[in-house]
Amino acid sequence: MNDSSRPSILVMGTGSVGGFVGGGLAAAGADLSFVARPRMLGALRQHGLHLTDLDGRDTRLAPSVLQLHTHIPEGLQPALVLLCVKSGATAEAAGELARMLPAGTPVLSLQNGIGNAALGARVAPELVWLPGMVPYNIAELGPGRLHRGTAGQLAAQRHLVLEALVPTFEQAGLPLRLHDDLAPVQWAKLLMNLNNPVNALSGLPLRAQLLDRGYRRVLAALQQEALGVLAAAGIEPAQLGPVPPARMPALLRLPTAVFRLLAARMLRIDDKARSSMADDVALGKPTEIDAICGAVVELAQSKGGQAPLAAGITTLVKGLGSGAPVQSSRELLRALGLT
Ligand SMILES: NC(=O)C1=CN([C@@H]2O[C@H](COP(=O)(O)OP(=O)(O)OC[C@H]3O[C@@H](n4cnc5c(N)ncnc54)[C@H](OP(=O)(O)O)[C@@H]3O)[C@@H](O)[C@H]2O)C=CC1
Ligand SMILES: CC(C)(CO)C(=O)C(=O)O
Repeated sequence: MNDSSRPSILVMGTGSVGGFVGGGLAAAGADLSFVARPRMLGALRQHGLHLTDLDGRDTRLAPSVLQLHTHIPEGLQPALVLLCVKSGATAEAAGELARMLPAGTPVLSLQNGIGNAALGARVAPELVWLPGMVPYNIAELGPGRLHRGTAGQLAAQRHLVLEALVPTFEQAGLPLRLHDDLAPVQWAKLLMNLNNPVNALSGLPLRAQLLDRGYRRVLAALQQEALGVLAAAGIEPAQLGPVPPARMPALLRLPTAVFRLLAARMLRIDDKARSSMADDVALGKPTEIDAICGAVVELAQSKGGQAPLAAGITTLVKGLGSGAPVQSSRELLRALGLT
């Protein structure tokens, strides 16, 4: 850290998460450097950042106050890196971080999936890799215009550097909770992310998709399967919201009128919000299906079992790239053998 009153933080991969979390920290006075690809760089250079959320945040950062880079600047010594690329870009980003940053620099992975920090550590063992978890949805509503559309609290593996930065995150309106072992939290988030492929296949915004009982039945079945796999592996997922993970499938299967009443907090989602996987499909980018459903299949296989639903929906999502049509909930239930 160059100046303890102004912690220096590098965002590696400035998209929805990097822009929102990094922008919030910059607005709270931290010294942020953003490494971004041309599409986002162009948007930020022209429009700066405009961050809003469902609790009334309205933060604007002019282009002139943003330190924007195409690559990690020579000689940078950040106190912390926020790794915010999609899972498929982790290895390449880790290589770039290792080439440019001093050994021992902490890197907090704010990515979905279970294995990104471990993958980073394999590629760049000289850096300190910390898993993190972003519970909420961040949508890009326009150039430089990012909106948090759901609630929750950031989480990360405990580390001295993060302990020192907790007040900065708090001041930025991005409360950060540290855990001695993040794995149960990551698995709980992965159970939520099993909705990403359902949402991508539905072609609907998250709220509308969750209000369709058929899609909820698909999600319930995927979660039930994953809970069985976790139990076989001796992993107990953390409880992230008011409902324990083991009770979630039953809640999802309820008729919509009852679900609406009992899951009001879960349904507090901006009307336009979609999953990050739906965004990838819309932009023709590779999805994180292997990092999400693949992690369930892999864990099942490591225990001598199988996860046919996670494997089946993986195949369907991979088909989306080649122009396969969006599926109604009835079609999806049938395609996965759930009717
Ligand atoms: N969006 C959301 O609501 C949430 C996302 N997450 C997770 O957070 C992570 C990031 O997601 P999100 O912000 O949506 O992703 P985005 O695609 O919006 O942002 C990632 C950005 O990183 C860029 N990038 C990739 N490699 C590099 C590199 N080597 N150097 C610089 N930039 C690079 C990408 O460019 P390009 O596209 O050109 O490769 C892209 O602009 C994912 O793991 C996601 O699952 C977690 C919770 C919520
Ligand atoms: C917040 C959530 C669960 C749903 O949007 C997500 O992680 C994603 O979109 O990848």
